[in-house]
Amino acid sequence: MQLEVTGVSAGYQRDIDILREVSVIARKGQLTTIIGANGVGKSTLLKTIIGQLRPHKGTIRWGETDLTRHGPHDLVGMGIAYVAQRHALFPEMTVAENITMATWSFRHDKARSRGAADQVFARAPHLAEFAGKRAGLMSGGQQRLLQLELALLSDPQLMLIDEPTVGIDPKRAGQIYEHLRRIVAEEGRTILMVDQNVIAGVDVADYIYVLELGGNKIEGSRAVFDAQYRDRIADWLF
Ligand SMILES: Nc1ncnc2c1ncn2[C@@H]1O[C@H](COP(=O)(O)OP(=O)(O)OP(=O)(O)O)[C@@H](O)[C@H]1O
Repeated sequence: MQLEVTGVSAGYQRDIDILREVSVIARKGQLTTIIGANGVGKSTLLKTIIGQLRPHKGTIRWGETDLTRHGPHDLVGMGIAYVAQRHALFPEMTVAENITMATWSFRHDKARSRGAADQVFARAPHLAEFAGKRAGLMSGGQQRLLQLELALLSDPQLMLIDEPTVGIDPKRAGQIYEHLRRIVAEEGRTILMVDQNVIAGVDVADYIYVLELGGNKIEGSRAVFDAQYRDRIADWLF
């Protein structure tokens, strides 16, 4: 299945559109990155896809399902995980407790809930040493990795990720991007992410969209992007 956003206009106040007829496709089994200057509406687009904001124009389809008829609470059941930019972990709780909280949606499946910590620590082994420590004590990169792993516990087909490496040093950011590539290439999941880290966000992508003034500016596969647009990215964004 793929996610198709077609001609979507939306905003926070009546008559003030942040998104202006935006169209984006997250192709199955690919990593799609959306870039654009600060405040262009990247986070707003993700909030509209997950149903936190209602578009007043356009359609959002996940396969045959019209997502504009659903809200954020329906996502997990539809195979979609949303990784927000912040406020996603409980910093005062331990890593193990955060994992338990993330199993809430399948708490009645005891075997699966019990296996959640094993799954997280098998996939991201260096998080295991923090199991009994407060999540807020981990580095920004480790917290982001945990957040991604918690989202994966629901076994999503589609991950929507808001700024995977914001505030994270370049080395750890590189590890996060490698992790995202594995999620796509080895597990066959689909990722749609918005990113301010333009160079890395484009490098890791299969397909790229550039937004400007709340609308579509440029798009293309990475090969096309590299050949035609890479030198001009800085002009559009800064
Ligand atoms: N809850 C809100 N209420 C009103 N306006 C908002 C709200 N959230 C964002 N905006 C406005 O919408 C516009 C787009 O914001 P958005 O966060 O989507 O941009 P962005 O491209 O993700 O930028 P950034 O990378 O800086 O987060 C901005 O002008 C912002 O001030």
